[in-house]
Amino acid sequence: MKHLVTAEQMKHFDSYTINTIKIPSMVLMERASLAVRDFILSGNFDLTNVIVVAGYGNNGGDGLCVARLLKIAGATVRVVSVGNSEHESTEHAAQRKICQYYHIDLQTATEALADATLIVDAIFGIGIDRPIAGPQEQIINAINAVNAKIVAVDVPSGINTDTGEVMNVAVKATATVTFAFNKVGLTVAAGPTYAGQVEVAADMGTYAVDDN
Ligand SMILES: NC(=O)C1=CN([C@@H]2O[C@H](COP(=O)(O)OP(=O)(O)OC[C@H]3O[C@@H](n4cnc5c(N)ncnc54)[C@H](O)[C@@H]3O)[C@@H](O)[C@H]2O)[C@@H](O)CC1
Ligand SMILES: [K+]
Repeated sequence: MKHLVTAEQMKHFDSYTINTIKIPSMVLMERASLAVRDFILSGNFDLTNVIVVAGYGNNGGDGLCVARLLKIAGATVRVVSVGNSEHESTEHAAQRKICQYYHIDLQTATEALADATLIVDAIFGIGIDRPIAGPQEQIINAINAVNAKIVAVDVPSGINTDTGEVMNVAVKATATVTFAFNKVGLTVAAGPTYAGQVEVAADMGTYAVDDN
């Protein structure tokens, strides 16, 4: 299926899958993260020092899940958290607790970025709704300054899901693994340049296009 969707349409599909089909949100998150893991493990990436940069929403929750899956696969993984922890999503909180079990620390210091061999960008996904400023702006500039490959989770953080515009700053990814359907914003304006190679993880098995 070759649908291009907006953020609103994707949220609708997620909501339909979770609330009507009754597939739990954490199951969707695990499947999305497995797709990112598989893309990374099958690609030409150096896994000796992976840094996952994660926000506190569900894109960040995906990031924590990817961190766990890569660690289980044998990679050395650290997580750098950015944003306001008071706005943590339910799924992020669950992933954070799972990370504790797997001895994956969530740090806020950004120095680790300098030595990264691969950066996984999980700051913002389709939930971005305003220009980026403050700590997220700083860390995105720091990510773009590192000489490492970058895999973006769902959407490069800072790219508008609908228009492809840069919301002040954006992560310039080597590749983007986007979930269920490609996003309009990855195909227009600055989107393609910032997304790099776009991998649509379409075979999620959990999404459905309803008739609404
Ligand atoms: N169950 C689900 O809903 C699923 C969600 N998934 C992931 O979840 C992502 C969407 O998650 P969320 O809706 O939590 O949103 P995000 O994680 O993209 O963003 C988190 C929150 O940040 C805030 N925000 C937006 N722009 C900001 C800015 N410029 N500065 C500071 N804060 C800002 C918003 O309140 C937003 O909800 C998807 O892109 C995908 O990666 C996947 O795990 C698949 C399943
Ligand atoms: K992202």
